Amino acid sequence: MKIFTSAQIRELDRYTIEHEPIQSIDLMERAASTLARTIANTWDSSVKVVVFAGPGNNGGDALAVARLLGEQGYQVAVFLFNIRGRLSPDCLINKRRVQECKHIKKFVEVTQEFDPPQLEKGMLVIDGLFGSGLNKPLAGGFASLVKYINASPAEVVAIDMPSGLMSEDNTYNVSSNIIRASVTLTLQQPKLSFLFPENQQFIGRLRTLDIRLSQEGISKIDANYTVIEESDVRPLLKDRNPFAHKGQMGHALIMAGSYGMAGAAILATKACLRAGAGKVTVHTPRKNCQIMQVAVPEAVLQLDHEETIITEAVDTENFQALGIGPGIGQNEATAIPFIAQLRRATCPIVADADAINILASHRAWKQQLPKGIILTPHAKELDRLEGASVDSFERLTKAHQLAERLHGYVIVKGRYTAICMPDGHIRFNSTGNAGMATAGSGDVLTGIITALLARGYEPQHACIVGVYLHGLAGDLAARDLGEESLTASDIIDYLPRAFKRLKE
Ligand SMILES: NC(=O)C1=CN([C@@H]2O[C@H](COP(=O)(O)OP(=O)(O)OC[C@H]3O[C@@H](n4cnc5c(N)ncnc54)[C@H](OP(=O)(O)O)[C@@H]3O)[C@@H](O)[C@H]2O)[C@@H](O)CC1
Ligand SMILES: Nc1ncnc2c1ncn2[C@@H]1O[C@H](COP(=O)(O)OP(=O)(O)O)[C@@H](O)[C@H]1O
Ligand SMILES: [K+]
Repeated sequence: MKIFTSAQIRELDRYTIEHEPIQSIDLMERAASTLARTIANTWDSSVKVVVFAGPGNNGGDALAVARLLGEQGYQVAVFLFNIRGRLSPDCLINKRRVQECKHIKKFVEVTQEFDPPQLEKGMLVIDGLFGSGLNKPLAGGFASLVKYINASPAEVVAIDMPSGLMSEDNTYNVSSNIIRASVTLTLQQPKLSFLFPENQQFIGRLRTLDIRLSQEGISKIDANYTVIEESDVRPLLKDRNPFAHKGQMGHALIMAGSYGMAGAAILATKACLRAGAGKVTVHTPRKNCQIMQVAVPEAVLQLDHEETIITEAVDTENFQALGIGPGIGQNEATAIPFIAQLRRATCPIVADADAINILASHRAWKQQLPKGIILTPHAKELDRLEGASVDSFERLTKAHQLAERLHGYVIVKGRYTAICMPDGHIRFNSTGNAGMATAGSGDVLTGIITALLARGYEPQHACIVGVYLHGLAGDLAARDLGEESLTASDIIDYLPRAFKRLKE
């Protein structure tokens, strides 16, 4: 699914109007009737409704919703904010329609002074002040109104977007001047800012309503952001040749673990085997020998000559992929061979966890990374690598600039893991759950992506399939086990079911 910017939403709106064809006022009515139907399905007509409408088309939507609810017997009070004496054409038409509607008993057009209505518990506020047309943070009277609504005990339904929230960049926005909705009914497609953790407080429960914007327009507009769906992943999966032998299924090298962190190596290695690699060799410190042999008998061990940390770079000619970093620590005696290893590797590489931390503390080495490298930082690791960010948008911008600079892939892990491609595209994962917020989940992802690379997946496909499978395995595990008790090992245990589901 594509995620459009507000400029692209306007383009799609125009495309639909021109090609369906449909009058813009009728498109607004279509959106409003979907909105009103959804509201009526959740709140019956005993709820008192207060509608706050702005001067643009978001306000137009809200006015039309007010009229439609009024016609269905809801008691609706409407406040239209027309401070500059200028309404969008469709907002103006809907203002007249509300004025003519005998079911709306209270309509106030605010042009200067505003005497706010009492908002009580059990009331429903419909926030139609601003949507995707907001072009600067709210201030002045609108900011005061937002604070007034947020302080009230009434429930708030936001139309399209919580007013005050920008579709993309909220870096310089003021959070107290943004509506905190309990439900957001967004039109056609979620907006980019909805994917960021810090904005969940504004959005509440998200419902995406299909208002039938042109499918042709959607496919024609080239979006920089997309959400990965099952239908994107299925065609990427490779078959296993019935005559295959293990030598053809990819030989992966995992360099992981230090003494006390053998678990990271075990998780990455197990996940790598479960994700379909033909053979997995693990390079790990000597002291991890016994535990590795017991925990993952299928893996071949290549022991470092040091007891407790990795201190060697090795040949990779016999391997089709290298996964490096989980649990390796940041000892300087590991860091030096680590960078040598990256320079020396002849196969695709996934670098995770301490590998990223080492790069963060040796800034100059970032210039020496091989093209096509896949980095898998979580937010904090990215901040260490690229400097602190004030919010997720800034962090995402830095990640995508890094991917472009490295000609590589930067996977920023989180609720909606973002894969930043070297060509500037960003793909968000849709699978996964809060049960996966548990130690070791990231090591599992490293193992999975390494396996896919070893199997011969193109790096961008290994990233897409890897993050999707990882989240899907977590979702299937959570369905059976619940989120609370989920462990990283459960994600590995459910990988077979995730594969099966995608291959069915
Ligand atoms: N997707 C679709 O196809 C469909 C979309 N639809 C709906 O259209 C909505 C988008 O409508 P929109 O473009 O008219 O913008 P909207 O959010 O109402 O705001 C624009 C107004 O706000 C003003 N303004 C801006 N910032 C401000 C500020 N900080 N403080 C004060 N004022 C500020 C701005 O003034 P300006 O700065 O331009 O002078 C202008 O007057 C979208 O969210 C959805 O609900 C549906 O109708 C059907 C199909
Ligand atoms: N709330 C969540 N929703 C979806 N996925 C999550 C959530 N929390 C964590 N994950 C996933 O779990 C993994 C955690 O990785 P990471 O933070 O590196 O953990 P660790 O370092 O403990 O292995 C990532 O792939 C992330 O996307
Ligand atoms: K709104």
